[in-house]
Amino acid sequence: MSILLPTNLQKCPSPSLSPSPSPPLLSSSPSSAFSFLGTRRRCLRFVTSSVASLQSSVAIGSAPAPAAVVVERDQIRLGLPSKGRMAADAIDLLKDCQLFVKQVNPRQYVAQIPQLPNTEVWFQRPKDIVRKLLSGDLDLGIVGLDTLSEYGQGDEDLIVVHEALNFGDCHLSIAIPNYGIFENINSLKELAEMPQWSEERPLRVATGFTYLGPKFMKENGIKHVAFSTADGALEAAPAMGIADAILDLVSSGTTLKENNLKEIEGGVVLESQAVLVASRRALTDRKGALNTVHEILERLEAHLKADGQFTVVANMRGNSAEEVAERVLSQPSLSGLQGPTISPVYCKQDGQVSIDYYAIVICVPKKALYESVKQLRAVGGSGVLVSPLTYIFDEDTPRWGQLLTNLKL
Ligand SMILES: Nc1ncnc2c1ncn2[C@@H]1O[C@H](COP(=O)(O)OP(=O)(O)OP(=O)(O)O)[C@@H](O)[C@H]1O
Ligand SMILES: O=P(O)(O)OC[C@H]1O[C@H](OP(=O)(O)OP(=O)(O)O)[C@H](O)[C@@H]1O
Ligand SMILES: [Mg+2]
Repeated sequence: MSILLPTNLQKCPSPSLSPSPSPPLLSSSPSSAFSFLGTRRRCLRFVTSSVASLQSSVAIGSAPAPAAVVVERDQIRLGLPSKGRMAADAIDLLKDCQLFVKQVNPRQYVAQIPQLPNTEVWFQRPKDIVRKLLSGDLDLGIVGLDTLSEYGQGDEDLIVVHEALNFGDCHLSIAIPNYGIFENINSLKELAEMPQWSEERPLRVATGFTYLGPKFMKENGIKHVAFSTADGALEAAPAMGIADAILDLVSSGTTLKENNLKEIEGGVVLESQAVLVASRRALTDRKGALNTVHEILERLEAHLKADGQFTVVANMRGNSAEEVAERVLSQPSLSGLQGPTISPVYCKQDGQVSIDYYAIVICVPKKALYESVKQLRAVGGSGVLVSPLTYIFDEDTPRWGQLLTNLKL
């Protein structure tokens, strides 16, 4: 069943927020991690009006939910997707950063990361991670930007700490049938200008994104539009006559193609991938939260920066390190991160130590590997060794600086 929402509805229907911290989910959970769940619970203060407005949006046809509270606790809480396509990738990413999530079994919703002793992991559905960040029940989370934007609704308490975790890539896009009255419609402008749409008979769009959808249409000046919502298989809606268009996530494009739908120019609402998000209140008010986010961020940046690079080592004949450096730097793809590292190779011949070769070490973007190898050979490089890079720890972590600025620290 779909719910028809008025065009101007800016909020999404969703289950009520939990007004207070949830009780322990498992009685067998390690006691050390749950000391906060005992009698030391204490309400600190009510949260901001944006949460209240989110609650008012969810309370369609029911009493408004009570305001959420922030509770004092010792552990920092990181929310990870409990299931679905983001779950395994989030854990794998942390593992690649040497942060090992210890989950006893897939139905256990709490876990620990031994490398971050003051932090516990809570597995939740992605949309609930966002809701719980807003309600103060989580401090950090990994979710898709689409979910964050839809359920976070631009709330200033939500800070994107790392915006490109390199998985969960997709985009939120409008799609229409590639047949019938839409056959020659290829842009949002053309779609909006079709004579078929009026106040009485608006363009009907099926979507799960009932906040971002109306917002996008409004921003693009599209007036005669009505949204309906469903939980999945939206691509069937046009053929079933339920909707004229859909607004849904696309990655490979296969589902659209298989259902005779097409994307249109100007119809992309959002480019999305997994992000690390934090609650501003948690970072400023909760002891240890900033340290935890710093450590996670350093590891993420070092890993993700290295992930796109190879280390390339080659030998090069030359009279001096400077002369070799000049040759290497004459090639556009060989400058490395800061410049090539060049070291003498000491050879022993007839009892004499001589330097005829220099070893050069550079980091090369994976995409540019072959081009770089060709350039190295062109300036006399031989014996080229290529190995993957695991981490690049820079002098500083750029996103950490940005975070501190954002927090006015
Ligand atoms: N092709 C895709 N379709 C949908 N989501 C994708 C796709 N590619 C990447 N994603 C990411 O995965 C997330 C969806 O994951 P998943 O389907 O497991 O969760 P969900 O649909 O939000 O949860 P649930 O099905 O429990 O309501 C999206 O929010 C998006 O960030
Ligand atoms: O571009 P593609 O690679 O084909 O992926 C897009 C499809 O994947 C998602 O559906 P999902 O598999 O989550 O099923 P659902 O729509 O029933 O939730 C999304 O809602 C699209 O339908
Ligand atoms: Mg899904």
